[in-house]
Amino acid sequence: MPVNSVADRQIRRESCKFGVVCSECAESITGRRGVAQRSSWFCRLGLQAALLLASACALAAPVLDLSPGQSRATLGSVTTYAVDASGQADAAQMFGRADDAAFKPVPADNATFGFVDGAYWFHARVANAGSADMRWLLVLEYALLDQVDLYLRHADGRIEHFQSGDYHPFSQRAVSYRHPNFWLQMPPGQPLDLLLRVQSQSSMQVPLALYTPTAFIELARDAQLGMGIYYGILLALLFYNLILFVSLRDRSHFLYSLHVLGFGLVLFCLNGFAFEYFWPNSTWLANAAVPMSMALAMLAMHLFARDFLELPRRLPWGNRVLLGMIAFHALMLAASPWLDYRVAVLIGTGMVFPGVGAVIAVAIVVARRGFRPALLFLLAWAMLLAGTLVYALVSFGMLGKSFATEYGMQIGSAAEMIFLSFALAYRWAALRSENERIAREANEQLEQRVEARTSELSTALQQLSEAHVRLREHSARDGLTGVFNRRHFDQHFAPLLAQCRADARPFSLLIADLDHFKRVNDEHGHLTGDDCLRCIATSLQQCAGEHALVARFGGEEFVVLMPGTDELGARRSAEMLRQRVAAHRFALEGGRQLHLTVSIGVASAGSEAQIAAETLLRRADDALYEAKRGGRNRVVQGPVAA
Ligand SMILES: Nc1nc2c(ncn2[C@@H]2O[C@H](COP(=O)(O)OP(=O)(O)OP(=O)(O)O)[C@@H](O)[C@H]2O)c(=O)[nH]1
Repeated sequence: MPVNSVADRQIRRESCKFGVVCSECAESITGRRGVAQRSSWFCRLGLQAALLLASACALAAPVLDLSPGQSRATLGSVTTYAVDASGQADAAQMFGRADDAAFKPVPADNATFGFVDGAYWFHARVANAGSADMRWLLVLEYALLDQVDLYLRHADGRIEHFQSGDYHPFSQRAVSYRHPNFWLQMPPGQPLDLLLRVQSQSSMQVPLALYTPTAFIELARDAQLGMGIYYGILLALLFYNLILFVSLRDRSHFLYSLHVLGFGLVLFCLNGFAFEYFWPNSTWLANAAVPMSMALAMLAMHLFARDFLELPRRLPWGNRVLLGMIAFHALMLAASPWLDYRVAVLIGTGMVFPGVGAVIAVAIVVARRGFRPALLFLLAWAMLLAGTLVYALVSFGMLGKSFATEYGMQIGSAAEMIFLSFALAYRWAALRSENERIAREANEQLEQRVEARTSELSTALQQLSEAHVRLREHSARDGLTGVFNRRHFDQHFAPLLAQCRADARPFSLLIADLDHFKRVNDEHGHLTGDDCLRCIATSLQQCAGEHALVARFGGEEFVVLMPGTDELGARRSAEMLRQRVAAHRFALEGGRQLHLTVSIGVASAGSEAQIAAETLLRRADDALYEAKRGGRNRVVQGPVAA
């Protein structure tokens, strides 16, 4: 039958002009029966396969013509499918059903069915519209498919069988590529029937695409570059924040690194890289790693959000919500290897929405309460959500495919990670300046307190010193008269005399004793006697001058030290005192008056005199004794030491 190639990817219906089975086709088919049967399983098909092939000519089937100038094509528009719920059907049966037009077109040219049981069979017919042999690569652009069986029925009835999917070691793939793929060798002008059996615990997504070797190299190069940039950003952020964690000892950087690692691992699994690079021979891990990495990513995301937003301190109820999520995902991480793959993936996927919702909700509340780093945190999440939205819009055909839209999720998540890293740095800077402010305020308060304490202390010290001075003064004074006491006199007499000698100045000493004072006490009482003593002390100070030292020597006896005063000056002062006392009338009760006299002995030393203090004192005492003996109320000058 002639093949009319109109344009690239033009679909036409190939039908036999005789309507059912033409003898020409039947001959051509049966004549080549059993030429190349790769699988021993197929040896049993025998004649049945040839008969099925014959009927293919009779029935109408969409064909995708591949012209020489074409480099890539998608098969969605010519793909039909049938569900084999038991998974027991064989290729012969399904070729038969396809030829009987019992297969249905895939919905919206998109072979996506979600999580389903049993096996799905897909049929497509392609034809080489050129004049030379063509070699195309069939790629199933979804990485997580478990078992993929491809049956190729050539125009000559030959049937080949190939296998792929992550139930088979990665090395079995036609091309070492993250998506299952098969080589198609197509002679010119002949149709080729593709029958695919797919069974998978993952989502049933079978987008079929064809690439010439050159186109595939270009695709792989561009995709690898894009992915390399993306994972490069993630790796750089991961190590950068790990280094920050080690140097700063800030737990948030570690949790952020865990978040990046978990998220990156999920995408690495979903993109098929984990199977390709990490565990190419472990068909178990190829599946189990998906729910495990999802649980790890969610766990790390909640741990990081809880720590970054300081929920225990800022939002206790939000903290409890996230702790619940953390416990749940930790449990899922531990249980995933033993759970049914589909159950684990469905739970993990289902928890993404409440998990992300909870994180965004608490971040909004914390931001509204004035925690500024939460705004950057929210912005980062907005990036991821925007990327996811773009990805969804592309999936639903509402946005055209471009690099930016097709890799929206990757761009959004990379932007999220970068913004989160900024947010961490911002938070760190905010924390540091907050700490500095607290430290500065604490220092200021401390300084103020120290200043206040210092001032209190210096006031206390001053008061203490004043008290000490007062105490010393007090201890030097006579309690009754207020003049210096005997101890003070004893301490200062010799030093004052020595100082005068050193300065070559004269020195005089008076001893004054009230006459018949006993009588005063006896007649007028001790209180009157005390008043008299106080009065005499005051007069002594007035008469002796400001440089003199007046002290009570004992009883009714007073001494006056007069540094710098010679015998004339001393005698004048003594006389003045004597006269003042003699002239004074002490007023008594009842209008009576008391008359007192005083006897004074004077001793002096010249400016050059070498006389001991005791000698001078004795001379003054002798002079006083003489004054008493001479009749009292008089001044007697003792011998002057020259
Ligand atoms: N009121 C009062 N009397 C004192 C104080 N100290 C000593 N006297 C008295 O002074 C008197 C001294 O007496 P006497 O030593 O006998 O000397 P006098 O009576 O003054 O006689 P002459 O010195 O010889 O003139 C005693 O009666 C003491 O009690 C005092 O602080 N207050």
